[in-house]
Amino acid sequence: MESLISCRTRPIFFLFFNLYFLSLLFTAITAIQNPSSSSSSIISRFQEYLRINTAQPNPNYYVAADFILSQAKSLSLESQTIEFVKNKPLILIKWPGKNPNLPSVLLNSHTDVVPVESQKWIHDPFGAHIDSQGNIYARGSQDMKCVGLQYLEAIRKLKDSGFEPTRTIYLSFVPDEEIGGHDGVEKLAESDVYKKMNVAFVLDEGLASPGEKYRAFYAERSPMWTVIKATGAPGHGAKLYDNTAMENLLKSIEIIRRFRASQFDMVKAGLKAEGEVVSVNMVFLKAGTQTPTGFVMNLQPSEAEAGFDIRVPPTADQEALLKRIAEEWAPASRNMTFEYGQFKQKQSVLDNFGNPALTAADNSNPWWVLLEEAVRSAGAQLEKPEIFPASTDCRYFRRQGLPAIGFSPMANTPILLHDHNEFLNQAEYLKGVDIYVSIIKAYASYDEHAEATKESSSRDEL
Ligand SMILES: CSCC[C@H](NC(C)=O)C(=O)O
Ligand SMILES: [Zn+2]
Ligand SMILES: [Zn+2]
Repeated sequence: MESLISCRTRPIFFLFFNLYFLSLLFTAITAIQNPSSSSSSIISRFQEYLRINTAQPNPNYYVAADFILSQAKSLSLESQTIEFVKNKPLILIKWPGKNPNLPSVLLNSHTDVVPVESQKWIHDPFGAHIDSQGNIYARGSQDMKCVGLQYLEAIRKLKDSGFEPTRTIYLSFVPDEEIGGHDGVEKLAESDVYKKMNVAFVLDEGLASPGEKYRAFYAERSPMWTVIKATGAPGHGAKLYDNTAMENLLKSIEIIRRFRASQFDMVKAGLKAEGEVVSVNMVFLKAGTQTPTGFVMNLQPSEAEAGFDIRVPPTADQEALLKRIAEEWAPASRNMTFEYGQFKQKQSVLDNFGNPALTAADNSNPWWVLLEEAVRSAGAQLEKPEIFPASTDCRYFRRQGLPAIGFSPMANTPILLHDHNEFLNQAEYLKGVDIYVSIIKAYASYDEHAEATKESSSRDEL
């Protein structure tokens, strides 16, 4: 010890040692006084939420609702359960601000998760197992039960510290995001309840970031789930002839693959970000004549179809894409037809058309500035804002003309939403809670009228 610490550095060493010791003591005292705020309790509650199987198509919504309501109760927050659609509860939680005239901020999260192939996971997808590295394995650990509960944990910490919001903060826990949000946020955003909430800004889900910085999303691509169908002449499996359904479909698939490659090449070359190109992925192929003993091998079928998950950035020429589908990907001249799943009508396909699909992510938007500052003051940083490559409930709020940002504080984390072995490290989860403490504090304290008065009086002084 003597040789490691010189006489000059010894006082500094002991100062740091004492400070470290005091901080440990403080943490221990806080945990004893309020055990519910300890890291292990925060992680246990996350595990509890993850263990509720809310996978589509049969989510245990009521079990999740009971859990969320119990959390709200433990925080003495006002809550209500709304069923815009029977058996699809939406939980609305309110943390009232001291100034009810100020518009509120809404923190949204969905309670459903996508289905799993359990046998392909290394841990039970609804077990919330924590491995030796602290990774918590569960469906929903990234998408997006983490965010929903982090909001609540951040409020717990703020309340424990005695903080009181100036502006009202709402939390919504909504059903059915993974299947389009029609019976969830879409109904909420059109409701009277929502109008009365007087929301000025929405935070919703983002994506994990493999790097150090968090990602934030100011817009998203529109889903255009398209099925193309080919018909053709049936015939003997040994015969070579033109205009079979399979041949017609394959020609389209080749054309679509070329288009896909042209878009992907721009991303690979670093010319465009993932959210700035049109993505097209074939997600199913259906053809052949089936009997109870299997497919018939010596018969060329008269019908064949393929499904594509297409995502269109708000900046893309959507009319041109629709024309391309009709004229090149599924032309009537090649006995092809097409249909849009998810969004049946043409107008809905273009749901970003004419709507404020992009939220300003610059100094013109105080909510963006507050987010950046809050993340920075919590010791972290944001990447350049991006277009979300998939879809979120944000689109329903943006459609109402509201600014909405997608943000899930998960840095140093592989992107595993909808993948096998989805996990989130517990240290990252805890860090995310502190990030929300900073964000919620900033949003709940922001008073644009007071800011304007401050500005005008400082101008007067000049
Ligand atoms: C179109 S509704 C489905 C929503 C889902 N959201 C995410 C984030 O995966 C998706 O983009 O597929
Ligand atoms: Zn999600
Ligand atoms: Zn999802």
